[in-house]
Amino acid sequence: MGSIEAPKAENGIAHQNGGGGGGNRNGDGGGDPATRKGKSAASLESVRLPLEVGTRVMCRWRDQKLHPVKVIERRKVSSSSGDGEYEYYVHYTEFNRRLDEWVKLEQLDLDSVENDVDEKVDDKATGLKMTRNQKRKIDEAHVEQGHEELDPTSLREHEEFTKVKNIAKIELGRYEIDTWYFSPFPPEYNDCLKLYFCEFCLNFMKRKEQLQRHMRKCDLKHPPGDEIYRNGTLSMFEVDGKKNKVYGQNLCYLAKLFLDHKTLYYDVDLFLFYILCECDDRGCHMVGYFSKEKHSEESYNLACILTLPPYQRKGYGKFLIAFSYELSKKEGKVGTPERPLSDLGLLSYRGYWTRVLVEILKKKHNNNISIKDLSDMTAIKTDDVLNTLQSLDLIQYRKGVHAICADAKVLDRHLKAAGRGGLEVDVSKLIWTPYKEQS
Ligand SMILES: CC(=O)SCCNC(=O)CCNC(=O)[C@H](O)C(C)(C)COP(=O)(O)OP(=O)(O)OC[C@H]1O[C@@H](n2cnc3c(N)ncnc32)[C@H](O)[C@@H]1OP(=O)(O)O
Repeated sequence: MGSIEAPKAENGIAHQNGGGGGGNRNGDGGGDPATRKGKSAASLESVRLPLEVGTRVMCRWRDQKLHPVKVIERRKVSSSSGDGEYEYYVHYTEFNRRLDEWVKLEQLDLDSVENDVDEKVDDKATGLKMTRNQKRKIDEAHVEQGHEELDPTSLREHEEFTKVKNIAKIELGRYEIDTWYFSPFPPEYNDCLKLYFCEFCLNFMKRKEQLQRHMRKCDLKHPPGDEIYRNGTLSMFEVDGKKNKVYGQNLCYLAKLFLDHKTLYYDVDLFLFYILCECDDRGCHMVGYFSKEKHSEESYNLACILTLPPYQRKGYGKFLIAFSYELSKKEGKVGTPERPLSDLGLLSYRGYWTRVLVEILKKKHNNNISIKDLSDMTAIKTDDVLNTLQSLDLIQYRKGVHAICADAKVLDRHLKAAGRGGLEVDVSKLIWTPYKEQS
């Protein structure tokens, strides 16, 4: 079962510009194979085929509407006529990179191939006149969230190196999952469209028969670590990257398929991995995880977080976030997630922070509580407390100090907007002591 979310204008993940169309669907590949009259009669331009990398054009997406794309890569495919036809790897400029895909020529509206003319246009948001290219850069920067903390050079390098997804699908347990991003698997795996993972030890293989043979021999029925939490059918395992190096590395390869701007750490020794599982009589099946540095100078209490796509939007992400703060409370520290946050990471954290903080404020009717108090009670770093309350407009700056001010109705409104609470962490079921280096 594949799983990928559709863009939604209202949630900040992706925006549709309302255009949705423009020009006729006119990409049947007929006519002169090398050039094609595709522009409006007025422009009398011809479109050269194959399209160049970098071309901007409208593309028919799975919602059957046309959306603007940029051609990132092209490849020859064999066709019935024997002519080399091309497929194009496109980036939908209004959507996150996880929706990049290979498309056929007929999905592209050749009438919409753009000229290089950089005419002046009005930007409705700012009221400024700017060139089309300038406006596009601004629009794309707004849509591509999670990039803010990368400088332009790093961002370009990152995008060049990871521009085309190498593995299209994986099989893991009972799911077949469409991948989202490039992951730097060893080169010998780069020519396989699908990889087969053992859901327990996370070894990956190129062929189904290899996996079947492996499953007959693999002794593991849960992640290779200590079970530190069990509540009904939900379990959390702590895996030390130093003691289980191969598992840690396999997990990083797997996770990178769904995480864009995260460095893949080969040095897994420095990390603990917290694996969330749903358990039944066949074993403990991984649902998601987060990693955590054993020692963090920046008070990070979480490095990477992932809920596998078939399990997303069921409250597991908020469970993992809440769990990371429960560990921080046991350590007697405050924590914050490593940056940059992805678009979905940011949404999940914002929802969690809002819910936790507003619920406390609702109980403290006299509002006599400081940012520091809130941070101490929740283990949420003061910067994150302050930013969250500021974004909710609950902070006033008076005589050099921040004061929290909110009435019950406003708090109720924020709580409602923060979404569902997620699965509860029952702290009484957590059996854990903070990591200590063994000499
Ligand atoms: C520090 C870092 O690692 S940043 C990177 C974060 N990780 C990633 O981006 C990897 C890919 N994404 C994921 O694994 C997941 O989307 C996670 C971990 C971010 C969230 O996991 P989930 O299990 O889906 O979270 P959960 O069900 O608790 O929902 C979290 C909230 O985030 C928001 N959200 C999550 N996914 C979506 C989505 N596709 N569309 C809109 N809102 C969404 C919602 O507000 C949701 O709450 P709601 O369902 O009550 O409305």
